Amino acid sequence: MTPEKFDVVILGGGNAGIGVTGPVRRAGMSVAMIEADLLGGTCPNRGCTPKKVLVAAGHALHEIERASIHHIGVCKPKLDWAALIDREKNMIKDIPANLTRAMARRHVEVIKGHAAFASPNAIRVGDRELEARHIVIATGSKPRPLPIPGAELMITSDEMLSERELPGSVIFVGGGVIALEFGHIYARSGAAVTVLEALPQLLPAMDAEAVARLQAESERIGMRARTSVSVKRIEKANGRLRIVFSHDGAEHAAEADRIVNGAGRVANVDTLDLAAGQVEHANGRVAIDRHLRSISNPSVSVCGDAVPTSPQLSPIATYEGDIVGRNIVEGPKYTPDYASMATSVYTVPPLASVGLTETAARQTGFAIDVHVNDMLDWFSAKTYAETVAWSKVIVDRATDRILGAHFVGHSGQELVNIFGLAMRFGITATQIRDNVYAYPTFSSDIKHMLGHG
Ligand SMILES: Cc1cc2nc3c(=O)[nH]c(=O)nc-3n(C[C@H](O)[C@H](O)[C@H](O)COP(=O)(O)OP(=O)(O)OC[C@H]3O[C@@H](n4cnc5c(N)ncnc54)[C@H](O)[C@@H]3O)c2cc1C
Ligand SMILES: NC(=O)c1ccc[n+]([C@@H]2O[C@H](COP(=O)([O-])OP(=O)(O)OC[C@H]3O[C@@H](n4cnc5c(N)ncnc54)[C@H](O)[C@@H]3O)[C@@H](O)[C@H]2O)c1
Repeated sequence: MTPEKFDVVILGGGNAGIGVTGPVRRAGMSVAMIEADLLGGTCPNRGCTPKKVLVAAGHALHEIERASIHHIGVCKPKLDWAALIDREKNMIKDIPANLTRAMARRHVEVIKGHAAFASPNAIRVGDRELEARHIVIATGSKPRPLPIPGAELMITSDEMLSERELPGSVIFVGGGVIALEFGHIYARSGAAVTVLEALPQLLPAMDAEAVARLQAESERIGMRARTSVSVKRIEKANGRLRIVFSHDGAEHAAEADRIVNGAGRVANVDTLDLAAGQVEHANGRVAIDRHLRSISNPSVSVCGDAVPTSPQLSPIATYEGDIVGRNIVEGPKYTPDYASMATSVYTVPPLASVGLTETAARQTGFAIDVHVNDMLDWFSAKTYAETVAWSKVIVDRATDRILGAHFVGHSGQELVNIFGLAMRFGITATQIRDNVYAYPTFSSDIKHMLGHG
């Protein structure tokens, strides 16, 4: 077999892989992208975008729940789950074809198939071998395999986004982002939802006080959460599923129609034959330097969810892809900086966050001012009859810089971007407070969030 030659071969056509193509194509390099499944990867096909369609329905149910406060009489809402799933699928159906056209316009050769290393500078896909000066691993992540009996009985977010029947009851193993987001959708749609988390806190990476607010709201809509559990096994039980776990020193069992693996996602690199590529790795984690290059084979770079050390978020995948692309063109100059990356957990209402939690800020030894506000009595929250409206802004006393901002409700998923912008470009807390905001908006409350009466 005569190898075909490219400047860059990218494994995976998700946010990260597509992010690489911009800089390298602008530099005139020849590029092949190998994709085993749908172009676009997880975010548009099995993640953010379809999930948000379901979240939007949850939001509508939340508004209907409070209609009477606005003196609007409504009947009990009736959700047609199958039609909602059809709406979600319809929204995303054209994305892979649109991206195929976009890649063709960019002169990226997209090859369908499963890629694996043939040698340190060559990739095998089907009966083709591609030789490249630069190889990029952008193969994303997959649900963490759980070493418990009956783990194969669990479903994942893929099935939750596809099954046209609303389950009567759902148990999530893991109390992270997927469990909270889908748990809210299911609970608001009428399913009984239980979340079993191994650590003492749901959403362990998030600010503890923010999580407590969200947990209270989750319980208000009927969700049950248990933390510090150890799941032992899952088994079939009379057409349903039973999960056995220990909690508070005792063994418990619970039954549900569906049990979901919400225990995190791991880099999807185990079928790449990394050894053939001389790419050093351990426990599914590729060893990389600060420029996202393999330590043992610097002609190989990694970006997106396949990076074992950075948050698994779609904008971060695109950002890392762009950094890898620019490093390929200009040499190893760029390193990622995640400090001001905003994120939201799309519960209804959402938990939004950027920067350090209060605990992390205190651990770093900064002298900090922490502005915490329960805003339920504020005019904007009362106008919209919010059920939770809470903020925490952490400011470095020495520099007046924002170190972190956390919100539950109150359009936090939008406000968090203002704080991310401030952190990234060095806008101080005083400057954000002194800005003139359109009124009445949730943003105009920022002044008061920062202690300006
Ligand atoms: C249910 C869910 C909801 C999410 N919601 C959000 C959200 O709201 N906001 C947010 O920021 N993030 C969200 N995420 C995370 C986000 O989707 C990911 O961080 C992002 O898609 C990662 O992009 P990527 O390019 O690294 O990987 P992917 O998008 O997974 O792309 C990797 C691609 O590589 C392909 N591939 C894998 N192995 C091979 C191989 N050997 N050969 C060829 N191709 C291969 C795969 O088919 C895939 O298309 C969500 C994730 C999930 C699962
Ligand atoms: N809105 C968003 O941005 C969004 C939405 C969905 C998913 N995602 C991304 O997808 C990734 C995967 O989501 P996720 O919710 O699966 O992961 P996660 O990392 O958010 O949460 C996993 C949780 O499972 C717990 N856990 C692990 N093993 C367990 C076990 N054996 N028993 C009980 N609990 C266990 C962990 O302690 C953790 O709290 C996340 O990293 C996230 O970045 C992002």
